[in-house]
Amino acid sequence: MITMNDIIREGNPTLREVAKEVPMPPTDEEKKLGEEMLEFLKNSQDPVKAEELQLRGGVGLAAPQLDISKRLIAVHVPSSDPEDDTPVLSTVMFNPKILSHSVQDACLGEGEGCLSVDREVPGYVVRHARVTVSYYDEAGVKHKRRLKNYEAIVVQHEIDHLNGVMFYDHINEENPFALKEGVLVIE
Ligand SMILES: CC(C)(C)[C@H](NC(=O)Nc1cc(F)cc(F)c1)C(=O)N(CC(=O)NO)CC1CCCC1
Ligand SMILES: [Zn+2]
Repeated sequence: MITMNDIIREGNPTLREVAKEVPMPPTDEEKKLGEEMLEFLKNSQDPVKAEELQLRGGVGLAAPQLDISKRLIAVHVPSSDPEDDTPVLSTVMFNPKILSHSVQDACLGEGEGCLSVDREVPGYVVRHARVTVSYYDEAGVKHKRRLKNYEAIVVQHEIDHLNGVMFYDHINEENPFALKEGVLVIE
C-alpha cells in the first residue's frame, strides 16, 4: 500500500515533468495504481490508520507524486458536513482535462499546501472558481463533470501536477495575499 515514503518531494525533477497520457483502457497495473492512490487518501483521512501509518491527511494525489509520470489522479474530498459520511467527490481520473471554466476565480482562504512540499508557503493560490472536466474511469469510460468550490480547487491542484506545476507557482511574489476584484475566497 502507498505510504508517505512513496511520495516524492519538491526537488525531484519528476514533479516538473509533463506527464504522459494513459492509453485507454488502462492496463491492470494502471487500474491497480489508481485504486491504491484512492486507498491512500481514504487511509490518510482515517484517524486510526493515519496515525498508525503516519500519513498526512490527503484529499488528492497525482501519479507524478509517486514518481510515475502518467496522467492519472485520485481525489477523495469529504463532505464539509461532519454528520455526512458521503464524500462530495471520490474517484480516480485518467487523462483529466479542463474543458471549460468560469470567468470568476477562487482561492482557499487558508492558502494551499502539498503532500510533496514539506514546508509552509503562505499566499493565495488563485484558480478557476468552477471547471468542467472530462476524464476516463478505470473501465475507460469517458465522463464529463462540472465542479465548484473546494472540489474544483482540489482537481485543479492535481491536474497542475500532471503539467509539472506546483501550487506556489501561482502565488503573487510581490504580495502573496494580493487579490483582484471578484475573486471568491473559499473558507
Ligand atoms: C497538503 C495537504 C495539507 C495534506 C492537503 N490536505 C488538505 O488541504 N486538507 C485536507 C486534508 C484532509 F485529510 C481532508 C480534508 F478535507 C482536507 C492535500 O492533501 N493536498 C493534496 C495534494 O498535495 N495533492 O498533490 C493539497 C490541497 C491544497 C488544495 C487542494 C489540495
Ligand atoms: Zn500537491
